[in-house]
Amino acid sequence: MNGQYATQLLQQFPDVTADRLMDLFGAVWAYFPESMFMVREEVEGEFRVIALNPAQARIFERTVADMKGEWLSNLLPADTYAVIRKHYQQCLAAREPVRYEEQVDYEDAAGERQSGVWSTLLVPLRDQEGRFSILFGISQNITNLYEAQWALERQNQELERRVAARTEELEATNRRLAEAATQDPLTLVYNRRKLNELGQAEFERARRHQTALSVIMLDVDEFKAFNENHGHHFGDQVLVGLIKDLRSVLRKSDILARFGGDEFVALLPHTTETNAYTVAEKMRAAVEQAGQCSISLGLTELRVNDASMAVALERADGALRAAKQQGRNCLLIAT
Ligand SMILES: Nc1nc2c(ncn2[C@@H]2O[C@H](COP(=O)(O)OP(=O)(O)OP(=O)(O)O)[C@@H](O)[C@H]2O)c(=O)[nH]1
Repeated sequence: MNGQYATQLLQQFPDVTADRLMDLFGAVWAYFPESMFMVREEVEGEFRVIALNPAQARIFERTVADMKGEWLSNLLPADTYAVIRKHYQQCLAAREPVRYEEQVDYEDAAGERQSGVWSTLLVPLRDQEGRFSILFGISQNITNLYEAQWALERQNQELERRVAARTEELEATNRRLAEAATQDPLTLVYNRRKLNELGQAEFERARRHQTALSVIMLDVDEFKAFNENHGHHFGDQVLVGLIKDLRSVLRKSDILARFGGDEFVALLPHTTETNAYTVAEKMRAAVEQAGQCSISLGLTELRVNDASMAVALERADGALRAAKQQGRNCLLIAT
């Protein structure tokens, strides 16, 4: 015992004799439920067990007598011993108590490798020669604490994974809902509601920046006959094919929408009537070339006096009707 600690202990218990205190320490040593031990560094870096309490022996499923005097390297697997030894040497070098938590593996009586997490307090003590070579240690098994923490972490990770998956699902649903709210389900072009919204925005942009904006309205010629002669499904496929042909002509920045039935609208930002005419004619020719159906088209450019997009749309619709009257499969510019 280091005199310094004994003096402190006696001061704590002024009415108790040194003898009784030794008794008290003996009782603690024998009954304390956590491991207590003393080891000595006998060869540089090699520690021998010089004392251990019954709680420590129980962990190894051996007796105190059996373990006393044993080299630590014989009690612990090499990798565990390497870690523990480092703490021991650091404590002796520092000459002051240290605490650490470490996963410790050991072999039980049956030679089975066991594992646990231990919180250890080491106190360095001087030997007879006054050299710090002895360590007194108390180790508490905190494996359950760690396992609870690991379980909690695993639970949290699982929870986070589920939340992420659910969020992804919700986002996908939201995307589908947003698309459904703006898209025509058959042709996948914008629906009329979205056309109104985008049309208004383009109208305002064209006004503010005084740029051209053209409107093309088109309708499949005698579409009713497709349904009547080949069925509704065939009619649907004609519309899907038509959109493919129209898209092949339009730019990405152009807006294509279903106005209703077999009637579609293309808004061409930054495009004059003359240029839009070329585009519309290409649309008509592409559809004709595909050979499934033909289309009639009405075209107009946004005018200074147009109070809203609806006015331009109505004018394009008038031109479309006139194109129908002229015999279909043709294109007219609104007057
Ligand atoms: N298959 C199919 N038919 C549709 C759809 N929407 C509207 N129709 C049909 O399209 C036809 C539109 O006919 P109209 O535009 O009035 O006339 P049309 O036969 O095209 O003749 P014109 O326009 O005068 O050349 C109607 O018979 C509608 O029932 C659809 O989504 N799928």
